[in-house]
Amino acid sequence: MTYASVLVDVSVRQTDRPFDYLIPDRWHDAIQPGMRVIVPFGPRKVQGFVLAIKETTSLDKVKEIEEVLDVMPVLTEELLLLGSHIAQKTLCFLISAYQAMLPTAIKAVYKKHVQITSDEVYEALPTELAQLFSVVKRREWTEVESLVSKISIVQRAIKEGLLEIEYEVKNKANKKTERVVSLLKVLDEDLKNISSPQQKDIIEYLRMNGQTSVKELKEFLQITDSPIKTLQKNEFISIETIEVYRDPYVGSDIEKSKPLPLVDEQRVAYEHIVSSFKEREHKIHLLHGVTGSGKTEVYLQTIQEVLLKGMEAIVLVPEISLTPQIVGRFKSRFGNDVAVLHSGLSIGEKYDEWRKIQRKEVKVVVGARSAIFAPFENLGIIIIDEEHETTYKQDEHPRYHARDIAVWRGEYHNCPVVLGSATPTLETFARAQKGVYELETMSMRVNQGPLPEVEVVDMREQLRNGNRTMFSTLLHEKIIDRLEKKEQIILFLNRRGYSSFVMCRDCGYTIQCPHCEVSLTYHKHNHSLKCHYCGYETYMPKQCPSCQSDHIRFFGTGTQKVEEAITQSFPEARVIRMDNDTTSRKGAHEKMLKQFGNGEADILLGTQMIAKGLDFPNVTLVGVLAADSSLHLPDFRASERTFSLLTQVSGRAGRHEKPGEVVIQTYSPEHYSIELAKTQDFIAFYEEEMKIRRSFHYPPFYYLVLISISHTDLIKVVKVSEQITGYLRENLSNRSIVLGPVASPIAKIKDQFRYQCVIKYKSEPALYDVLNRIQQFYQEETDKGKLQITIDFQPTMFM
Ligand SMILES: Nc1ncnc2c1ncn2[C@@H]1O[C@H](COP(=O)(O)OP(=O)(O)OP(=O)(O)O)[C@@H](O)[C@H]1O
Ligand SMILES: [Zn+2]
Ligand SMILES: [Zn+2]
Repeated sequence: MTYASVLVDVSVRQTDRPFDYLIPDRWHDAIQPGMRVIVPFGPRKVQGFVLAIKETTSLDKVKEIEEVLDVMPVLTEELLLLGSHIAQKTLCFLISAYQAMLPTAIKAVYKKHVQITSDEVYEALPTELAQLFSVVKRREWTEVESLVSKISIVQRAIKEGLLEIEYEVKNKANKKTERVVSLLKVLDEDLKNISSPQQKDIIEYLRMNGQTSVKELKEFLQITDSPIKTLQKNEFISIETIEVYRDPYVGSDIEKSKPLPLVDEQRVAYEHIVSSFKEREHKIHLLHGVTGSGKTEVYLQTIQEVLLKGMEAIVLVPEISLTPQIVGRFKSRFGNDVAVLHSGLSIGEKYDEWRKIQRKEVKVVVGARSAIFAPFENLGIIIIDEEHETTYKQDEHPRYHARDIAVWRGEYHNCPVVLGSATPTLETFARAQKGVYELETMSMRVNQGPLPEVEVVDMREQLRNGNRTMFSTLLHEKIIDRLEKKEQIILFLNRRGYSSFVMCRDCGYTIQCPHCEVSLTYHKHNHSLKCHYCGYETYMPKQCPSCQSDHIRFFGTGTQKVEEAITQSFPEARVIRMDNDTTSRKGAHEKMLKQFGNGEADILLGTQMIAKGLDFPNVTLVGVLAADSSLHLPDFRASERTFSLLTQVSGRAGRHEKPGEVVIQTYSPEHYSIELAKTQDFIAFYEEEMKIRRSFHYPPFYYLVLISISHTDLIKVVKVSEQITGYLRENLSNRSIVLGPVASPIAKIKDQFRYQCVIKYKSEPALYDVLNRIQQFYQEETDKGKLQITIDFQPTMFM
């Protein structure tokens, strides 16, 4: 008898361990770790992952595996190991870790077919299979399963390449339009109040996959229209009809590109990385290169080496659908060896890409965060571009950081990891300075050109001089100049997080919520100020509370208003506006960038989404309209993010022959993150910021853990938070600092009160033990779902 230990797909702590099941005779030898099965669990039948095969069990009564979902494992041995590492390090359920590694589509049950790969292999098939496929070349899996004597025979034939499995993924590409569902803001707390499991499934699904067509939702979740309608009525989702685009890269013939002769700094970095690869050393290289220094070319050529040795590469880029230019560069170098994984693809398309990796049809994957789980088995390099991006951290269960996963996998495969950025995180740069990471510096632009000239304009002064428009005199002049010369302009509106906040134009004072320490948002219709997070509301003051000036205005103008202002000031300019509104359609980004690249517009106006990765030769002027708005975030990383953002945007100018200029407009010109952005001097910024981090005990000097507690009963929340902090203080070493409990910045959301505490530590051997005990202590209550305790290691947000 053989048994399989199966991890069932039920997310409560009690079941988060494997249970033994009997393997039916026919599946003997065929079931392997990493396959999914259906097993009876209590009164239900649930999905589960096979973790191990064993000859004995300590149980008296063992139930039998009911159904096997995969013919070949979907999780490799490595990924199975990695899953338990993630569960341990982020304190999540093991099952959630495994689920995070797989494309959603795989959870749907597809019809599978088995077919012979070609007529030539026919001779090589074992008799039993030869008979089965002699006339019919392609059969349904269920049929094959019932006809063969042993499943392992089929498996072997698949491994030898004689047979192949084909999944029937329906293709919806021919349709012209479809109705799509988008998730509006739904908080964990809202989920608690939704009792219908179908509605919960829908939300969960949209969270994982982004915008999805109604049809796909219904198909994959096996639901009717009714739960979708209810969610729409309650404003948790929105439904709209959109045009359907296929994979934007299909059909658009991409020209093949050749490796460029590297410049000196590129060559040095390249040689270091390639040598770690050849020596099979797990080194972490920080490629610190100014914007336009040719980091991407270094990635491309190191990957080339890896491919020559028959090995594989993972490249992570932030929010890939936003930088089609980058994808294009990989596709044109490596052609069909590249799979692309990003949120802009439909569920079916994502699945197709994932299958290419699984079947070893591609050698390179370029993708967003979750591409770090690409099931390659022969990895030669992992590259994380723009390593400072916060989107590499998943802010939901399991709260992993792609950088940590990359390091783990690099160690497993004995291969180098490359972190690239013009503005690395302080954590990363500090490690490089200490020699934990190898530092590769590229301080020069490839074109030998200087970094763009940056000028900072004090907007308070503009006002004093009577200029009330959005454009300073300097920026205005330069825009006119470029329009005359037929050169292009990028205008960047920094508005991370806030649509419109109120600020005094004389002294720079901003009005904040007394409870949350975030800027209040101006609401035009009733002339009020409101807190986004806690709902606090007040009147818009007539005078600045700080300096009594009348020039207190709502600020952070939307892109639409800027567009109007451009039309007024520069009537002849052709403008492309890129923001969440204009780019929500699939394929819209690509289209707009292409138009701009073709010179069909003079000005590209946009938000964060145009800050990165763009490379247009004719852009010689970049204007930043509200440089300070990201400084007002309640986060110790606000300065770092502002500096990094300004550096990235500035880097879009003058990347080729023509020199570039940047104008930064701000109300806080004296702030060091803005002052240093002028020279794009990362090292100076790093040193300045490190002083602050040191004196306030922030990373990289300390590690952080954020524990959030929520419940509908305030007294309960306070009590549990106090218990937890008390327990932490008693059981952690006295070198660790425990802050709180305090109400979270978002103190209460939809009747759920929220409290939080923070642990700052340098080295704390007891940490995991203590946190585990806390989780176990409240397990019964948290399993019921009323009390929520989330533990976030190295958090990127403190809301
Ligand atoms: N060795 C080289 N010779 C000639 N041109 C090069 C070379 N390396 C890169 N380039 C070109 O220089 C430009 C900038 O390079 P690239 O985009 O790789 O820089 P980057 O450091 O990744 O930029 P950023 O971080 O600002 O997006 C690109 O147009 C690229 O094709
Ligand atoms: Zn508030
Ligand atoms: Zn004032």
